[in-house]
Amino acid sequence: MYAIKEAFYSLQGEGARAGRASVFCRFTGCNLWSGRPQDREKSACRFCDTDFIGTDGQNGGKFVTADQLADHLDALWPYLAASGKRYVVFTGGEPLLQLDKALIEAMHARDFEIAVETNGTLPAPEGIDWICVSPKGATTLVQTSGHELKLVYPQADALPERFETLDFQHFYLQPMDLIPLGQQGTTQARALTYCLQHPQWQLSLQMHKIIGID
Ligand SMILES: C[S@@+](CC[C@H](N)C(=O)[O-])C[C@H]1O[C@@H](n2cnc3c(N)ncnc32)[C@H](O)[C@@H]1O
Ligand SMILES: Nc1nc2[nH]cc(C(=O)O)c2c(=O)[nH]1
Ligand code: SF4
Ligand SMILES: [Mg+2]
Repeated sequence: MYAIKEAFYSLQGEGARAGRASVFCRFTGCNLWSGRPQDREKSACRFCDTDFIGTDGQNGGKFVTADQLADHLDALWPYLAASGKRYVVFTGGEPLLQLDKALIEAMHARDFEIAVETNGTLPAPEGIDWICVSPKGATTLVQTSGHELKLVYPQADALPERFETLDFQHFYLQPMDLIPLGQQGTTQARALTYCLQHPQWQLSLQMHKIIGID
């Protein structure tokens, strides 16, 4: 059984694949925060910008088998978008609590390339085509390799230096949004400064928020 908060077709807004047409599948639930506001300050991850509770979002629901969920996601790829490789981004919540071999095979069978957005505290199953790890605070990183490492910045307990020698092709800093409200300008300026001084790191702005899409 898979629990899905929402699923939608949009452009990837973050990181190395920003701008790419993608079906997003947002799994319900996370291992670093309950999703309830009253639990935020005592959680391992305290700055989440996402509602991942329940299955009540657009195209959300519970799916008994991998094939049922894969058919549901397949139907979100527009019929007319014939050219280019189809692409699904599994996110959440924490997708590695639910993404398994059966679902990976079901999406590959439907000719999708598969990406995941993970906090890196759980091992990724075999077969994912693009792994984006986004480390959180003092948590222990289990998934120490992948395609991009995208660090929300700044985090006092997760400095970029801790991650710069890990086995990734791309290193991104993404300015922290929302917390505390109204200080996004500050986090953008700090991330920009860090990237200018440490060219291994590139800036990732959340493009979907700037242009107002999902
Ligand atoms: C909502 S998370 C879901 C996937 C997974 N749980 C994770 O944390 O990577 C998706 C992406 O948004 C980033 N993110 C979450 N809250 C953010 C915030 N307030 N500002 C900027 N990026 C944020 C995460 O670091 C992650 O890269
Ligand atoms: N457009 C768009 N791009 C995204 N990249 C990562 C997202 C996420 O929430 O994981 C996300 C999202 O929610 N929307
Ligand atoms: S790990 Fe990801 S989904 Fe979980 S609370 Fe943090 S940002 Fe949100
Ligand atoms: Mg998001």
